[in-house]
Amino acid sequence: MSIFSRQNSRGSAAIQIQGLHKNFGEYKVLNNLSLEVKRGEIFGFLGLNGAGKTTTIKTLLALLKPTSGQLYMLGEKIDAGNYKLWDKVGYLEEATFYPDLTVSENLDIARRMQGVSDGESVKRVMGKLGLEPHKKKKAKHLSLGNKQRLGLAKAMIHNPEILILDEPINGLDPAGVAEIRNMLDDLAGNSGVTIFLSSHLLEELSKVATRIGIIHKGHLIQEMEMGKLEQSLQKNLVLAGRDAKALKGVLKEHGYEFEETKDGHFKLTASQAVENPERLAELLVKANQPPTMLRVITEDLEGYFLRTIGMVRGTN
Ligand SMILES: Nc1ncnc2c1ncn2[C@@H]1O[C@H](COP(=O)(O)OP(=O)(O)OP(=O)(O)O)[C@@H](O)[C@H]1O
Repeated sequence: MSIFSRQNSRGSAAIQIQGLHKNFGEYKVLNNLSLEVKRGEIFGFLGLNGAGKTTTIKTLLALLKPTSGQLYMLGEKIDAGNYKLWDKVGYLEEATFYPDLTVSENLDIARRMQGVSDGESVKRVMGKLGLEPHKKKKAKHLSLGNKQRLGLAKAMIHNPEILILDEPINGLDPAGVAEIRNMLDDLAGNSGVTIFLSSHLLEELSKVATRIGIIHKGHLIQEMEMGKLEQSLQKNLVLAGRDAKALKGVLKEHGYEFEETKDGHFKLTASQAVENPERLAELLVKANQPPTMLRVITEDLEGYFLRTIGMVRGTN
């Protein structure tokens, strides 16, 4: 399919999962999982270790048979006998390679295994991933980031329409993450490639994905456009004073609900407090209880993720 026709089909579904269940014996790993990814989207699949991300991906790739449910990629039903899809899908699980062969030798093997006759594809993919300067290096001598790039290059050697990446940014430094982001943006934005990537870190996914889906205990519990994430983060007003008992009295008197934190601070979540911290400060000063500390704190992304799945940081 040409790039032009790929872009024309943007907006239609590239991946559809409907009511997917997967049991391993008695153990239910996927529980009525449904999701849809549009063509040209960069979809971040977020979940704790063991949430069921890899099982979902392997079922999508027909490497595992679903217990029940339907899966489609590019409108075609996934089943064990459908090998046609392999031409259109690239998959990176772990960056594996022949350690004693060079970067270009590794890619040439990947090219032949995918049945790509165009020898230029190795050069093209090396250029795209910044591997050109390392082409003569043995794979075992690459840095972690470049090993990851080599894995991605292998997954992309046949110019797939869908790229499925299981934890692709694990272990990359911020510059490496930024590079991968630019590359994925380019692939999705300019070539209409659909990207499905998994991670257990929202912070990392937020840097690359255009939409996220949160999987917990085998169930999709939330989907969100990345642009809406910021406004979903919870804000708290945290304050402290010299006389905790008196301060508490002032808060109660004026109808502010609060929680006392372990370190003796007061945490207020109501918008009345969070959006007008100056009013509360004024009130405390007037009551002769000036705060020694008063701050509005926005939860971080991992805090948001843990709250969404009903967990508190540091617990299991
Ligand atoms: N072949 C199998 N037989 C039995 N249990 C399995 C099998 N494969 C996976 N599991 C279990 O299913 C659960 C989900 O595993 P999965 O690998 O899909 O999680 P994940 O979200 O990808 O986690 P991680 O981030 O650790 O890779 C885990 O508890 C795992 O132990």
